[in-house]
Amino acid sequence: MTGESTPTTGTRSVLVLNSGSSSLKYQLVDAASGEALASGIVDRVGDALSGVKHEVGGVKTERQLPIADHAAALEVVLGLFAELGPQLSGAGIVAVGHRVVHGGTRFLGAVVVDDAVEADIEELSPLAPLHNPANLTGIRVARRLLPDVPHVAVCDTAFFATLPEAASTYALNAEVAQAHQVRRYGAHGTSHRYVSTEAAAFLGRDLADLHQIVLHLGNGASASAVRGGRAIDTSMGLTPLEGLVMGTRTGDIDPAVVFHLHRNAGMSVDEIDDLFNRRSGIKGLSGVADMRELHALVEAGDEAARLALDVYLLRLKKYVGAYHAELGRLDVITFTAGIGENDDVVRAGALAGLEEWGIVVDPERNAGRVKEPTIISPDGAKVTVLVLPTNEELEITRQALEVI
Ligand SMILES: Nc1ncnc2c1ncn2[C@@H]1O[C@H](COP(=O)(O)OP(=O)(O)O)[C@@H](O)[C@H]1O
Ligand SMILES: CC(=O)OP(=O)(O)O
Ligand SMILES: [Mg+2]
Repeated sequence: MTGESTPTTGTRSVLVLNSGSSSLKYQLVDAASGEALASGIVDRVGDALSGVKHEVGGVKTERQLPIADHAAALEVVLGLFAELGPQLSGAGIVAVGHRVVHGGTRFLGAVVVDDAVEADIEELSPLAPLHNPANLTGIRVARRLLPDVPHVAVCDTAFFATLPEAASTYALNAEVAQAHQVRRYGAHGTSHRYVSTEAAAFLGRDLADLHQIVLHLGNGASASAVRGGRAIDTSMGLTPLEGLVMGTRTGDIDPAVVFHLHRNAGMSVDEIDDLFNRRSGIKGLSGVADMRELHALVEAGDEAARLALDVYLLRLKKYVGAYHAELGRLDVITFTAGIGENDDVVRAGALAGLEEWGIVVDPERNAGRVKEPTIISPDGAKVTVLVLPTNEELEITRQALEVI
């Protein structure tokens, strides 16, 4: 891959890199149509064996190999692109879009990356320890390999920059909070923005009138309440640790657990940070972080795995209830991301028992994996329950094209 930027075919495209905590996703997006010219994913990054899937022009490549971290994942991806050399240089890359999880109070919209922006993203790394370092690796490697095109950072936090103050403020001593910028920033905002907008379009409803809950359930997971296209609450906080139960993260937990483990179990703050972010959640309860593996254990009768799934579903239901209350009226609940799109057991389990509220999942409509927007509630239900595949890469493309 070279710093090629001159279109040879008239195509204009944006290369988007999306580093999640457990995966690296990428798309080469046609700027005019929004279609993916090439796309792929390296998942289970850091596990004994990672999966690599790459698709270009309908031709799919799949491999399994050990990939230690996001830098190694990016090398594999760029290697795949190199194999496609002529297509890539002919694709006329006009920008590289990068997902960045934490933009703090600095990045409220898409921004063209320069050294100062890189430094700011690095400085924000303690607020997204599983993500910003991987995002930065992607930016650094890609800027080196594609030096002649603008690189644009699009932050997860941006969609939540306009949260009402009551939702973004912790009941923490105000002086301390202000001095250290301790507030709720949210994350996955690029996905919540895309999904809530597309849900309205898919249903043929006016976004301005809709009261929505979006459940982004990937390895990281978050919920948001969106009224009239604006987020009014979200489950992630200062960092992507708060809220729902995740692959390896606790989500909500009494902060006094930190004091207890420090004072009475002799754990250092760094050890507790690692424990909460990397060794808890589904993994900490069951031994496996991946939802597919959790289901396999549950089916084999593993009690710890059953409990992990029950804790996961109960937390989800609590947020649905809380956001229903905040919104007053609820029109749409949308499931998205790896688990939300693929896991009918989680979708049905999270909303079970809410029939009195007009929230019903139709077992037939819900069955299986979903590749395109699908209504899974029965006709005429008070609340429309949707599954809608997220496309952070397309949203990043749109925003990148606006600023270059
Ligand atoms: N067919 C499936 N059934 C259930 N869960 C799935 C399926 N495919 C993927 N997942 C789950 O999706 C999660 C990863 O979601 P993803 O959105 O790719 O995560 P991230 O972007 O946070 O890395 C994993 O827990 C994985 O097990
Ligand atoms: C913010 C976050 O948790 O992202 P991901 O789900 O991609 O890990
Ligand atoms: Mg993700």
